[in-house]
Amino acid sequence: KMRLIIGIGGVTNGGKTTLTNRLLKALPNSCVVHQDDFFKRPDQIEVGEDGFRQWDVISALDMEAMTNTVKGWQENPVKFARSHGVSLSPEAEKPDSVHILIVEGFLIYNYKPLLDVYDKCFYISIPYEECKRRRSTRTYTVPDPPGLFDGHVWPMYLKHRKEMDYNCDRIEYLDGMTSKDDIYNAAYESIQNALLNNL
Ligand SMILES: Nc1ncnc2c1ncn2[C@@H]1O[C@H](COP(=O)(O)OP(=O)(O)O)[C@@H](O)[C@H]1O
Ligand SMILES: O=C(O)c1ccc[n+]([C@@H]2O[C@H](COP(=O)([O-])O)[C@@H](O)[C@H]2O)c1
Repeated sequence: KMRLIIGIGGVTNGGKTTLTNRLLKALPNSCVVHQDDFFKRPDQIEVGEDGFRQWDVISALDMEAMTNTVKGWQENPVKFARSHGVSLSPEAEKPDSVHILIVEGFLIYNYKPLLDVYDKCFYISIPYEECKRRRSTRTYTVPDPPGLFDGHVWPMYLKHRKEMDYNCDRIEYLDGMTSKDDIYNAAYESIQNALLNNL
């Protein structure tokens, strides 16, 4: 079986989920792992010297559980799809069928054990002003307290982005300020090329 793991990383509200959902619709036998699903409970999140709960750090996430979920897909993508309610194409169980996993999240390139699993590494970024604007319209399971964006979210983004640029040299950057269609088309074309080169 041909298997492809696609990373969709990027800044908060950059458009990762939007792109991921479009790719899932377009790519047969594709499953997804959302990093957001691995946030620890609020009472397990450390409070920093700045008074903010430190959500935007790797230790706020159960990365072991996330890694095991990705491993589960690698071991048996058909079983993974079934247990996650993903309908498969009639060819899915043939030996030469293609299976795709999308791993989506804001810190997917800041955890060493996962870095090697990605066949493709996309990264969506948007500038500060737009990020702050989009974030202010969003409500998470725990709503942002006043000042969180400037006091925690953006500084942590800058720090992790530097770390990522240092640790990973295979990133394909997508401009989150372009249209949803443009972003999708750029990613889709790159994925098709990867599939062609592997088959
Ligand atoms: N290319 C785009 N142009 C304008 N707005 C976008 C674009 N992509 C996503 N958005 C909007 O930005 C917000 C965050 O998008 P989302 O996909 O949830 O981001 P993420 O998963 O990276 O946090 C949503 O309101 C979404 O509709
Ligand atoms: O999903 C949650 O439970 C949750 C709880 C608190 C905060 N978050 C925020 O989720 C952000 C990452 O998700 P996203 O979709 O914006 O990339 C990150 O910036 C966190 O501050 C998310």
